[in-house]
Amino acid sequence: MRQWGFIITKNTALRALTDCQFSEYSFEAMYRKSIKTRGRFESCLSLILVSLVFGMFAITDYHLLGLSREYYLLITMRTVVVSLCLFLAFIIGRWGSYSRQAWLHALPLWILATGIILIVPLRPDSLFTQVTAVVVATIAFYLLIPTLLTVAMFASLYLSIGFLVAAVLFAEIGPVVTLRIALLLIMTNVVGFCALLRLEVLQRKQFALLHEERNQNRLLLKEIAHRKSLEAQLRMVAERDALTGLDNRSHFMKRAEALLQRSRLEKVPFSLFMIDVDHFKSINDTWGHTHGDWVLTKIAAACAQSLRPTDVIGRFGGEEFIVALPNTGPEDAQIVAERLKKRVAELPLKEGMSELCLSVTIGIALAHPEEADLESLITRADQTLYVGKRDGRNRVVMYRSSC
Ligand SMILES: Nc1nc2c(ncn2[C@@H]2O[C@H](COP(=O)(O)OP(=O)(O)OP(=O)(O)O)[C@@H](O)[C@H]2O)c(=O)[nH]1
Repeated sequence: MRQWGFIITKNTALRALTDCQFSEYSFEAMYRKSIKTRGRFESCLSLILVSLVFGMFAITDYHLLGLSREYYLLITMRTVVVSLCLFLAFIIGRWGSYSRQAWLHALPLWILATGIILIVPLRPDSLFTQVTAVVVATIAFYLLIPTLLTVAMFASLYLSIGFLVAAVLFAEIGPVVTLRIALLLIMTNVVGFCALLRLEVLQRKQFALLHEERNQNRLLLKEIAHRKSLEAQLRMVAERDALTGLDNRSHFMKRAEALLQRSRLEKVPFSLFMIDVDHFKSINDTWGHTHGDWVLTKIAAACAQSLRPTDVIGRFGGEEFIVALPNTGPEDAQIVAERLKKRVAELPLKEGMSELCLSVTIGIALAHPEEADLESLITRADQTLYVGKRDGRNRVVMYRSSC
């Protein structure tokens, strides 16, 4: 097989074109599918056009032959050819696709070629007009009617050879004239073949490049999605506590700071809890660190679920949690803290931990009306927590200046 091979790009489109088609069948099928609708429409339209032109030549038949037997034969032949071509144009327009029905695209060309050849015995005197018609028809086969290169080539060769044979047999031309017509038809076929070959190669090259570009875009989108997910993971690592999934200390500080400033501007109350698990060391010592970790995650989840979406909770360190509650005055803060304490006490525990009485101590500090310093608020909540621990643990303590 002859190779019209060339390399387009390095990746997917790196395919050789064999006989002006992609050597990979699936890629060729994809290309043909992409031009299916346009190909059908153009084939249908050009076949209608070519058949009508072929039919119109009945006028010259009349001028040349009058109402003779040959004229009626020609009219009949033209009618048959035009009808068949129009019928096939309709079929191609509805169902014709290059990929599966190449023969369907070849058929009208062979019918037209037969029609043109049959004119010679019926109108041998007008041979030179017919030579021009054969040249034009050959070019039309290659360039006007969209079809595969091989289909156009075989139909054109059939037309040229058939016409030449008919001319020798019925127009009784001499060897010199035969040679001149043969050379003219060879030239026409070569020009038509090369032009269609170039067109097909260019179209496939364009398709391959487009395909490659689409692939690159798809890869790019995949890469963007991958990077976004990496970014989200990085953000997670930077902002979250690995054990409990709550905000880590530094991220909590950022968010709480913003909430405090906003509460100050809006002149609404702002509360802060410091929550510490009681006797956590003995939990670790009795059941081990794995159980201790499990208890911490359960407490974290229970606290997070008991808060409003506007509240912010973080792990402050070790077995200590911190909560910022915007728009929360002393009474509400007390209620929320008591609720948290109760939920922790009611947490279902692992098998073998039944004797554990889980409890937390919560220290509450309220921001002063103009307070902008989160650190001093945390210090006050911490001092209050210490008072709660000192007074026996498992309690909620509100900051008083006497603490
Ligand atoms: N399992 C586990 N233990 C932790 C973690 N972080 C800190 N701890 C332990 O928590 C314990 C805290 O002990 P302490 O500070 O003495 O406090 P406590 O035992 O809870 O006593 P009180 O707070 O006074 O009630 C220490 O033994 C730490 O090692 C953690 O992420 N996982």
